[in-house]
Amino acid sequence: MDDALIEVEGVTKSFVVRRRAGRFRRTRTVVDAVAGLDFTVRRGEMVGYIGPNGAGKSTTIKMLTGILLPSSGRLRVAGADPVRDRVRLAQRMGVVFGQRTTLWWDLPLRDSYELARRIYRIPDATYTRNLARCVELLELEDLLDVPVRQLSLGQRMRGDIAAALLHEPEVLYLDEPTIGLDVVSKRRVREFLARVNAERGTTVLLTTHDLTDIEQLCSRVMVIDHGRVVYDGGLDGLHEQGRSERTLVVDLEREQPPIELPGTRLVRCEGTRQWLAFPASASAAPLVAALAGRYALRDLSVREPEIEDVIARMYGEAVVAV
Ligand SMILES: Nc1ncnc2c1ncn2[C@@H]1O[C@H](COP(=O)(O)OP(=O)(O)OP(=O)(O)O)[C@@H](O)[C@H]1O
Repeated sequence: MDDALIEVEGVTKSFVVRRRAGRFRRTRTVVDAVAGLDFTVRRGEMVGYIGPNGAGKSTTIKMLTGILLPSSGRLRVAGADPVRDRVRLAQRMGVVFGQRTTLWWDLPLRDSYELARRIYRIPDATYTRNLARCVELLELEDLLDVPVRQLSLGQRMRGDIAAALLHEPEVLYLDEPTIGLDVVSKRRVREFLARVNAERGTTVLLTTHDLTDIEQLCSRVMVIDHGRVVYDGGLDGLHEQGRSERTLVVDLEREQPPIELPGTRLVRCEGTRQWLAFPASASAAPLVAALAGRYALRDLSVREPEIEDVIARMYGEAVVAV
């Protein structure tokens, strides 16, 4: 593929785990964290990389960033080997690990950015332009002089994302960038990432447990399980494969018998609140209209399916598509 930026062919990664078993004995187990990965990401794509805990997502990102050496297979980013060409590739990629920060804990944000400027040898004009843009869009103005340890999780995350983008990388790896963030911070982060991708054509590989991240950002999603890609396609296809369901949470003015509404399935009924599941691919509008016509409602909301549920259903139905 001509415009391929990330190429992964038959990649495996095994870890040897030694454990003490009794006084003199030690057991040796091999964990296949990645067990034969094949995929390609084109320039400018924004791809969701999802899967259950322990599926191999972080291991993949560590190999793509050159932190870990694959046990076998071929891995290329912009035509280069991430481990051998690590220094050169560092200039072309940005990484954000949601659970860890790359910022200097005791220093103000501004100082971490200064360090990035020197490490990446970012030209003055580029640095000034990119910093101004990140500060504006991620609303960092009032935070620049605050030591990182005093920032909230959402502020710190925005700070981390800016740090990963100052040197204008071609590819951005995001490992759970919205984990633990409140709704407002999540929205800000998503809007920013969508913009970076649209304006600069930055290629993005995003791991997340939040389906809304994928829904709002990625036209393509890869599902990994037990170290292999088990689905690669659009989010719609994933919902179909997983026969996933959204849920209408209905708050009634008064307690009512269980609601029977064609196209929905009652999953819970507690006092004045009832939960109705319906296929994720169906529109909520006619259901909402029907409910509003029949009942006095206090509130109504639509809950998106959890990634874990979608994936679990996918396996439950024994449907595997690549
Ligand atoms: N350094 C290591 N030593 C031994 N086993 C490891 C190591 N790193 C990862 N593993 C194992 O490899 C498997 C894949 O781990 P990985 O962290 O890549 O999964 P993940 O999909 O990122 O999971 P999560 O969503 O929980 O972060 C897991 O079984 C994990 O325990």
